[in-house]
Amino acid sequence: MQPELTEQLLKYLENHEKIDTLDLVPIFNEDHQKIVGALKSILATDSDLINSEQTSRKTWELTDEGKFVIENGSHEASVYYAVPADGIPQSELMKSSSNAKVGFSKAMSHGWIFVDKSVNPPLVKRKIDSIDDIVKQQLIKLSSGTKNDIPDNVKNEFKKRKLLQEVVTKSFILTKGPEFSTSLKKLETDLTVEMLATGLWKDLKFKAYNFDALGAPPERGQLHPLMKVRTEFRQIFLEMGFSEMPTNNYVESSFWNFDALFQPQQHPARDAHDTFFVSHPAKSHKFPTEYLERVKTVHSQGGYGSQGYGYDWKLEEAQKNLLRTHTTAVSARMLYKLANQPGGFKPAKYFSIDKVFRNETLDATHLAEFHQVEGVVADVGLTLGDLIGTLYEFFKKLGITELEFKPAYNPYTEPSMEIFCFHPGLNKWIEVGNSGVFRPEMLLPMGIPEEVNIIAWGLSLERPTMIKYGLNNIRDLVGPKVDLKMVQDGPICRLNR
Ligand SMILES: N[C@@H](Cc1ccccc1)C(=O)O
Repeated sequence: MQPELTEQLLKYLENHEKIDTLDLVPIFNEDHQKIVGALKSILATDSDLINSEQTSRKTWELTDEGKFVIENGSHEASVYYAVPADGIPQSELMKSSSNAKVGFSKAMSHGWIFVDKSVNPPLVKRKIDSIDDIVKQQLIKLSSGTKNDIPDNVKNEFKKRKLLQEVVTKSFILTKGPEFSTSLKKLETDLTVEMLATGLWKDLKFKAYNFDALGAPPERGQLHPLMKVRTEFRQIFLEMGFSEMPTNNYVESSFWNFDALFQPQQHPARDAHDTFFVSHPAKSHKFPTEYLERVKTVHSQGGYGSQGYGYDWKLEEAQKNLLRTHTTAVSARMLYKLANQPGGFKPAKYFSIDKVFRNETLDATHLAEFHQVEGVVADVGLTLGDLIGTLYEFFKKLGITELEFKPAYNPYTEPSMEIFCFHPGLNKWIEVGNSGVFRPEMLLPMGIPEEVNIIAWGLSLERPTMIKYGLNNIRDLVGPKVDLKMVQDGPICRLNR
C-alpha cells in the first residue's frame, strides 16, 4: 500500500466531518479499491484512528459498448458520418459497421438522415449539415465520476441500449475515531522482556489480537512417533496373546494407585512433591468395602503370613484423588476384577499403554506426564524364571536379545528386578524397565487364589521412542517445542524383529 494514500486520507479527514470513500475517487484521482485498501491498512495498524461504517451505493458504470462509444462516437453518429454528400444505397451503408443497424434507426428518428426514394435504387442521404453527438457527450460526463446533471430517464435509456450498467458499490463512511491523528504510528505486536523490565509497556500502544484469524489449514494429519511406537508395542503384546486393559481414567484414588499395591501411607511417593493430587473432587467414596477392610488390615496388622507395616491405616489417605502415577493402578483394578469375576479366577495376560503423571522436575529426560507400557501375567505356579523368560520373549520382539537384571525394590513386588539391555547402536547397557512378582500382601486381599502367582513389568514409552528416533531431549518429542517437521517426516517405526 502506498504510504502517501494513507497519509492523504488521514489529512483529508482532518478537515472534513464525514466522508464517503467513493467521493474520494475523483478528489484523489485514485481507484476506489486502492482507497479502501489504504483505509484497511490504517485500521489494521490502529483501529482507533478512524470510525468506518460500510454502506452501499448504486452507481452507473459504462459497459464495454459504452466505452466504445466514447472512443468512436455513437452508432447513430457513425452512420451519419458514413453517409456521403450524394447519398449511399442502404445495403451499402449497412456494411459500414456492425452497429450500423441500430445507428441507422436512431439517426433516422433524430432526423439526421432520410431515404431518397425518388432515385433508383433509393439512396440514404444526410438531412442536416452537422450533428451533435449528444450520446457520446453524455457518456463522457457519466464516466468522469463527478456529479452530473444527466437525468434518470436518459440513464435508463442508455441502460436499455446496454451502454451503461447499474452497479452496487460498497463504500465506507468515515469519521474521526476516538484517537484520531494524522500520523500513523506502528503498533507493537510483541511484548518483550525489555518493555516489561523498563516499564516502557505502559506508554506503548499494542496491536489488538485478531481472534478471527484462521491458522494455516493442515494438509493432513500425522501420527506422532509416540503413537507409532505404541502401535508396535500393542502389536507385540497382541501377538503374545495379551489383552488390553481399560486405561481411560487418568484420575485415580490413592487406594488403587497405592494402598491396593501395599504401598504404605507414609511412603515418600505419596507426597505432593511426587504426586499430583486432585482438588475437585478431592476424594473418592466408592470402594469395595470388604476388600478395603482387608487392605487396611494387611497394612496395619499384617496377615497372609506377613507382619504388615504396623501403622494406623487411614481411610482419608486412601480416598485422596490423584493423577495416576503408574499404570500398575490399572493392573490392580484389573486383578481385583479377575479374582472376583463370575466363575472365579482364570489365568490371564494383560497389557496397557497409557499416560501417567508425576510431579517431576522437568529436564532432558523427565516430563510430568509420560506413557507407561505394562505387561501382567497371572497363572498358577508362575516363578521368577517365567518372568525372566517372558521378558526375553517380549524384548526379543523389540530386537533386543541381551538382557541383564538387577535386584530392585517395589512395595508391591518381591522379588523385583530392574531390566537392562545392551543397546548395540548406543554400545552400552541401558535401563529399560522395572519388573517383579506381585506380593501376596497385594494379591491375597484381592481374592487371588494362593497357588496363583502374578508377574509384571513396566517401561516407559518415551524412552524407546527417543532411542528409535534418535532424540536425546524428551522435549523434542512432546511439548510446545516439538518441531512439527519431525512429526511429519518421521518414518514409520519398526521395532527390529
Ligand atoms: N509401576 C512400576 C513398573 C512396574 C510394573 C509392574 C511390576 C513392577 C514394576 C513403575 O512405575 O516403574
